[in-house]
Amino acid sequence: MLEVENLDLHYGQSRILYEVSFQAPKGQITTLIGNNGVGKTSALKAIAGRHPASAGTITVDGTLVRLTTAFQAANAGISYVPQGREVFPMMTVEENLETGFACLPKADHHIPDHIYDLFPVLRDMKARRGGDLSGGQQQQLAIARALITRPRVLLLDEPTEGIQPNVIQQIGDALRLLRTQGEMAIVLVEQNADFAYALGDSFIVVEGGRNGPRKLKADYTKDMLIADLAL
Ligand SMILES: Nc1ncnc2c1ncn2[C@@H]1O[C@H](COP(=O)(O)OP(=O)(O)OP(=O)(O)O)[C@@H](O)[C@H]1O
Repeated sequence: MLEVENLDLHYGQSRILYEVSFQAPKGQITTLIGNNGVGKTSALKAIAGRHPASAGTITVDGTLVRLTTAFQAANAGISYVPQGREVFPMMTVEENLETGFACLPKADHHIPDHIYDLFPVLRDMKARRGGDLSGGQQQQLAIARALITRPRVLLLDEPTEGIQPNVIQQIGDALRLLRTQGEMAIVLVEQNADFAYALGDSFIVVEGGRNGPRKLKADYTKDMLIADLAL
């Protein structure tokens, strides 16, 4: 379970987040939605240790985590799949995956089969440079790389952006499988209404740097989601 409480964030003098609070239970996909620029990516960055929060607390499975670097977040069990993927273009697929080893004990410095089973195309393209993969393949690589550290919290920022429909389907299937396995809380930021609604178990609307209440799927229609995406 990820618990975020009263998160504030600034870029210089500009305040972006105002007491953002939400919970993301293990074995569920918690979806943050809202219009461009409302602060969804900033919230993920703070949770991922990519940008310091100005105030607030982040708790993973009951343990308060202090985050000022991405390495600390990874050690606290938080993995982040950034918008734009950030695959290392000159490194092979295998080398990209191996970058996740930094926070694992030496005995675990191997790529588990289940990672390649989740995204078989990566097994076939192990030796290919990251920069030579298609956008969809890069997105699968970015998710696979985030899973190498065996996270308890997986943060995904717009994983379907610019991706063709058949790969979106594969990414959706992979996330459903991870949800079923129940070992991590998944937080999804998504502008694709179909994908967000199909995958989300609960929805948190972010508006002007503030978040509203958590809405369960049973109380939330796709039309409501489409309206909230525009807020
Ligand atoms: N590094 C930065 N320095 C200054 N301002 C920033 C920085 N990154 C984002 N912002 C601003 O912070 C606000 C929130 O941006 P953020 O990317 O978190 O929103 P978002 O909801 O994820 O939007 P999008 O869907 O477009 O990614 C925006 O006004 C944006 O211009």
